[in-house]
Amino acid sequence: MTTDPPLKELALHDITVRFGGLTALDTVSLRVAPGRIVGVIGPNGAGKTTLFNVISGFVPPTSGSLTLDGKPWRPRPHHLNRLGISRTLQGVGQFAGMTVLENVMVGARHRHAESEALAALERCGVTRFAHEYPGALQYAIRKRVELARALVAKPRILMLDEPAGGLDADEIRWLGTLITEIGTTVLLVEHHMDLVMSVCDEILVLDFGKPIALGTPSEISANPKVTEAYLGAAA
Ligand SMILES: Nc1ncnc2c1ncn2[C@@H]1O[C@H](COP(=O)(O)OP(=O)(O)OP(=O)(O)O)[C@@H](O)[C@H]1O
Repeated sequence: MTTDPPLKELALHDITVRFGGLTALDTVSLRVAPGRIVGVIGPNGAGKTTLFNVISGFVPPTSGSLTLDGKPWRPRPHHLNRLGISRTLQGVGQFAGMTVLENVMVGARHRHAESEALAALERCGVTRFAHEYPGALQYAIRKRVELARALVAKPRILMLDEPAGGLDADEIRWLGTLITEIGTTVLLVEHHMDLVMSVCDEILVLDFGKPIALGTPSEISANPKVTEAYLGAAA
């Protein structure tokens, strides 16, 4: 059992990330309140993954700061699980030599977490694959296993990096239901607009690293700056 205190707030304050001459994030601020589903969208190269990498501790900000529950916070990848933060990766990054169940147990916060792993597999509707190896499974099943791996630790914050990528309409519908029913704080980077618009409470839009809009799905879809950013990218 995890006994995390409930999340109060995750906040980014004026985060800038530069890679040499390229500004991947440009003074981005965001407050994530408990239980909210917050989407991060933007055209290719807008900085969405970099934002996730900052929160995960893989990329240190060039300037700006983060706070977790009101306290200054310097994220480190190997501390995330302990703090109740889980992240799925784009695509599926499972260990080929381990069964599905063993892969999900890797995400747990303590040893002997088989019953929790089975519960996470059940939640994701893939219990019947528990003793198979990921390489033998369809992509959509492996995506569900990746979700189970992130859920097994009962995270306070679940970071989903393009969870709908490569999935068909039925799978995306299932995913949308899971995200809204899971009852935890979710950060969602996603290109699939229908999913983003249907599940998110609020959405941050990035364009060339700059935050160009933050609002509810209806505010975002009515914002001309957002349309312009996407049309500009498509042109
Ligand atoms: N480690 C790095 N070194 C140099 N440049 C990087 C690095 N990581 C990202 N970038 C650059 O930073 C910018 C933002 O990249 P990022 O991957 O965060 O965008 P994204 O919005 O996630 O894009 P996509 O939707 O294509 O995944 C891009 O121009 C990218 O090439």
